[in-house]
Amino acid sequence: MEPSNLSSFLNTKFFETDVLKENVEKTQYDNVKRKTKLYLDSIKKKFLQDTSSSKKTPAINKSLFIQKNALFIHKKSNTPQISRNITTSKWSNTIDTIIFAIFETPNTLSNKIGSCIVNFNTGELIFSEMIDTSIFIRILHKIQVYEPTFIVTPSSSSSPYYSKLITILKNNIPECTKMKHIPNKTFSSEKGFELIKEHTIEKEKFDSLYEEIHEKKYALAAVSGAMWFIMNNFDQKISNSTFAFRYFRIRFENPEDTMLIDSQTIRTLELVENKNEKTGLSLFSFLNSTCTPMGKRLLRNNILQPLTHQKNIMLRLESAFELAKKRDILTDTTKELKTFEDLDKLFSKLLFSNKIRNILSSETLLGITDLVNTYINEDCIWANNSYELQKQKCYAVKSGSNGLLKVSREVYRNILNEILEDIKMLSTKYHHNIAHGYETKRGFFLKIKKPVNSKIIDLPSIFINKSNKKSYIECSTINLLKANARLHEAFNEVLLISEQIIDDLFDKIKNKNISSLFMLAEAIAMLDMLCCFASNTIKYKYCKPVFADFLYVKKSRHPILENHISPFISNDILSIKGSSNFHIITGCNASGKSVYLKQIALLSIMAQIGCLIPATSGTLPIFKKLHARICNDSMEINKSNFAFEMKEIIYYLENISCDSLLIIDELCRGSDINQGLALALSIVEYMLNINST
Ligand SMILES: Nc1ncnc2c1ncn2[C@@H]1O[C@H](COP(=O)(O)OP(=O)(O)OP(=O)(O)O)[C@@H](O)[C@H]1O
Repeated sequence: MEPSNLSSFLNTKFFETDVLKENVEKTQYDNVKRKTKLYLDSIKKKFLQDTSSSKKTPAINKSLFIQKNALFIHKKSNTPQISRNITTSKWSNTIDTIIFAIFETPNTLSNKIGSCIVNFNTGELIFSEMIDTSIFIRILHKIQVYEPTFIVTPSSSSSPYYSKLITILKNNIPECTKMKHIPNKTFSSEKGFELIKEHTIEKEKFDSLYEEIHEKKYALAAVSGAMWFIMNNFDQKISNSTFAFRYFRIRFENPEDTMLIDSQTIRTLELVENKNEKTGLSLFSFLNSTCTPMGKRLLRNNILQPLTHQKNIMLRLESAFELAKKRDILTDTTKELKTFEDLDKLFSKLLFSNKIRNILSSETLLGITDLVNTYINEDCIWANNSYELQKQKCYAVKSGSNGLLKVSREVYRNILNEILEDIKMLSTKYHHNIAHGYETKRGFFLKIKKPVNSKIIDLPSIFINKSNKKSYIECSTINLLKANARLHEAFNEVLLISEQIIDDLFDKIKNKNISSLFMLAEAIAMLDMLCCFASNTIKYKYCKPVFADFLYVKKSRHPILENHISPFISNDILSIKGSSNFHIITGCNASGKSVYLKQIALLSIMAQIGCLIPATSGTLPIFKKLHARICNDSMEINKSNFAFEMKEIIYYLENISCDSLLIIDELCRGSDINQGLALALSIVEYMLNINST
């Protein structure tokens, strides 16, 4: 779990409570109960024994998020989005696990699939139902978007032999994703329905959700499979944490609501990852100027699944456009998003979205803010340096009437002063320039500067544990080691008491309507993404597109390359259904054909995520599917063979519809010129009949 991630933070304490008692059979319940007891016992034991401060930090990390008027938001840069590590902490009771349950009936002809993603990072449960393509492109796309740690399928998919879906999955998922097959009977739509009803955090919205989901038997079956897997997971590390969850942010994802981009296209267009260099630019890394992990995640998910509802896209576009026009608001908003010190001030300035404003002024949130302010010191901030961080952790919680906390802090302060005095004394006594450093594990250590032009320095025997660095020697003394141990103990004592106070705070917050906190997290993520779009608009001079049933973009540029090539030549793009929805682009080598093709796809994605586009004006259709086969690497031509290309084309032809955008670079290039031309013509004819773009 990333501590800076608001969503992760919120779910940790609030979701834990009793297990899914009513909905599991007796044996399962006993099993879970036994594990809970074991876990709590181990926590208690560890709690008393553990003197390692590094293991105790998460609690106070959380407390540090709770800043004056900032609720629980906290900044941390470059947070990896989805960590695959399985980590537990006694405070979080959660892990970075993403479970992806898939329900299929392999013996039937239809490729109907139900899926359920349970994301313990964010407390989300997202389920969906779809008719997939013959090579299960939709499900692979979902796997790419959510990057699960476990894929759970019914045993009938793997026995007596692997179904087509499982075979495709096995060849396409990363090694770190584990596949698990669980009994068929655990995939029950009735059970899935009950589980959703029980575990939704937004009970009041269940009736409206009912209409949408009650007939989605495959999706509901996947929900029940996922929950069964969570409750019956015998991997101690995982079960320790996950079963403690009780509520989720439940969402039914309709595949129709997002554009389908196949995984090959995601790679080809370098949407989230650069093909050549891991750290190279992708559309995501180029556009990303978000300040929060929630905003960053939202942006990535949106690039992989752009919207298809015009109204929603327009709302975003208008908001980003409005923000870009009101630069002072944008600057202030971004500044606030970065520091998270005064959310009230921040959101009172936002006039463009009533919804966000309503969420943020909700009385529940104000109540929670008051609570937080009662417990947490207002000037407590995050620190990157470990010594500063320890100090912040030490003084994060308001001591109030807790005499014990005051005393422990006094002890801590005294030892700290003693250490600093001691170092000063050593400096004077031994006539050396002695500075000090601090590391969480080591505590304080000495840094003795080497004389200029000398690599050797003769130190008295009082200095131990010497380690030679470039310009100084790191060492310690027996006294310092002892003082470090005492300081460590005193610090742990402060933490222990602070944690109890924070527990109390959590209990009080738990009684409030916590779904508001999730709405807050989502609102901030959206705000962050819109600010990111607005800053890009200003920085790169983007324009707001409109939507119609034809494509006409004036002076369009490639969003990334225009910043690397000077001068970049802009191009107009025109495509009208029935007359010019099919284009053949020819030109000499290196004339920019591939770049132009990519540009069309990238602009469509940008427009459909609500981001303004690099052009002077733009009208675009809303595409529901995007397939691109771009060859921008000469090596690729040699590697690929005709059969492979044809397989891809067959897939495209099977899947395109009138609202698809299809981009093919060098069609039939692997074949002889006459045969290639004949094939290309028939492919083109087929596409024209379908009326795709
Ligand atoms: N609109 C543009 N303005 C300026 N430079 C461009 C533009 N488009 C492409 N280029 C430059 O031209 C180079 C070649 O572009 P691209 O690979 O798209 O050409 P191509 O026509 O597809 O080539 P080939 O026929 O060899 O596949 C790019 O690397 C880029 O540096």
